[in-house]
Amino acid sequence: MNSKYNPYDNVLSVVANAAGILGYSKSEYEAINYPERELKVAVPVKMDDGSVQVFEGYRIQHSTSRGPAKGGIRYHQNVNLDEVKALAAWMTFKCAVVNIPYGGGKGGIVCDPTKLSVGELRRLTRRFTAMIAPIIGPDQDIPAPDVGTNATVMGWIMDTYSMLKGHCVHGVVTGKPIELGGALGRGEATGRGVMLTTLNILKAMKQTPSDATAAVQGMGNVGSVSAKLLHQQGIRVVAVSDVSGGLYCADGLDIPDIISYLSAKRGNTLDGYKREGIRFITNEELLELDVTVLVPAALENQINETNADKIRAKIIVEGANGPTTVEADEILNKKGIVVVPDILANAGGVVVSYFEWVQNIQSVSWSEEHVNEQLKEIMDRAFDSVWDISQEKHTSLRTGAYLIAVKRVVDAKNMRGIWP
Ligand SMILES: NC(=O)C1=CN([C@@H]2O[C@H](COP(=O)(O)OP(=O)(O)OC[C@H]3O[C@@H](n4cnc5c(N)ncnc54)[C@H](O)[C@@H]3O)[C@@H](O)[C@H]2O)C=CC1
Ligand SMILES: O=C(O)CCC(=O)C(=O)O
Repeated sequence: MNSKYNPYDNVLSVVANAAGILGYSKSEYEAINYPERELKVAVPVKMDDGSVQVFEGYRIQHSTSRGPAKGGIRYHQNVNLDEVKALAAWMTFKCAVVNIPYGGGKGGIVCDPTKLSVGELRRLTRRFTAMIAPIIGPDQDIPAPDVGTNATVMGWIMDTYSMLKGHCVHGVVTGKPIELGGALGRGEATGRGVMLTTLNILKAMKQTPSDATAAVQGMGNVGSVSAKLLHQQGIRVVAVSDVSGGLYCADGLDIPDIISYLSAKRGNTLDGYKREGIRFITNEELLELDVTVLVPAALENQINETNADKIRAKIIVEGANGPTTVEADEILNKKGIVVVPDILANAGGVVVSYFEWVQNIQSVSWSEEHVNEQLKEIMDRAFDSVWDISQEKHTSLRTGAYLIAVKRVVDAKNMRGIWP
């Protein structure tokens, strides 16, 4: 994270803007400016060399007004309280905009998972799970993967929680391995949602996928699947990047080949990929390419007041959470660049997590085809509602999404009578 920007201030500013348009007085929405519960833990781990290292971890529940808290767990060296608070709040508004019965939560551990052995990661995850166990559970708060975590980590969480309870609790976490009750389709769900959203925005703007080009920042879970599925839809993906830098080819990159390279390479990074006609570019250059669609799918604050003016994409589909700062958003709006906000564009992951939880608590299993059909239905409906309100109120898509989400969260809070 770029430490110059506080992502939680970003959340507060966007919420205040939507609440103002909705005509709420400060006291009517004040409560949603504060996370309901913040848990900070110090996690001691026996390292492979016999020493003990203590890691700082968080689980934050921003809101449970519309249902249990829901959201991922991040392992990254830059994790901090304000980042996790922002990520938790974005989950609240994301679940509200796609209208699934959850509030929002998020967790994180300050660590660099690429520098830990599998054994260290497993011990860290198990101890962290035990320390947050009092506040998680299928009816309370359901974690899932985020940056630096994956299905294997979710499996360890499920096992640790189940051992503490004395019975198998599949529904405590989503994004698990299929063998442990994971949903078919969850692994690709966020990228699939990004692809569906991209098709929706192109259609709304009367553009054809085969005439469109795309650049994707981040080649992890979200970025790589987004790139793969956009490529499959006939969109020319001209650039991709990750923490090691980027690749560019004006004629379009061979995305399946890049993904095979990444999965075979130790550390899963793009550096060292050499093919004819491909040029290496920096992450900064990627963001400033003249493409139809830019998909930032790495970390927060990538598009900020220092580079917003140089962005040449016509459309930004936010695969990452919080990739655009408030200042940059204003600049992009003035330039006429259409931004499909994170809480809508990357909601595919949590939607399929919801399907996983539903299957777990009912002990049923759905086919991947059914999962993908239901996902499309929810993503299309959410897109249409955001598009329509933005057209009606003459706002950006981000403001439109927050008008829907903030109203749903505030209404739920009021109906429950949490405040007078
Ligand atoms: N995994 C999920 O289901 C969901 C993830 N997200 C969001 O999507 C974003 C990416 O998450 P994942 O793909 O899960 O993480 P990941 O850990 O699988 O991948 C992260 C990617 O970003 C790259 N990266 C890291 N720092 C970078 C930098 N400074 N510049 C360029 N690339 C950089 C990494 O090399 C890697 O390719 C995050 O903002 C996350 O919160 C949002 C919804 C769901
Ligand atoms: O699948 C989930 O529950 C949440 C995924 C997530 O952390 C996110 O959407 O940012």
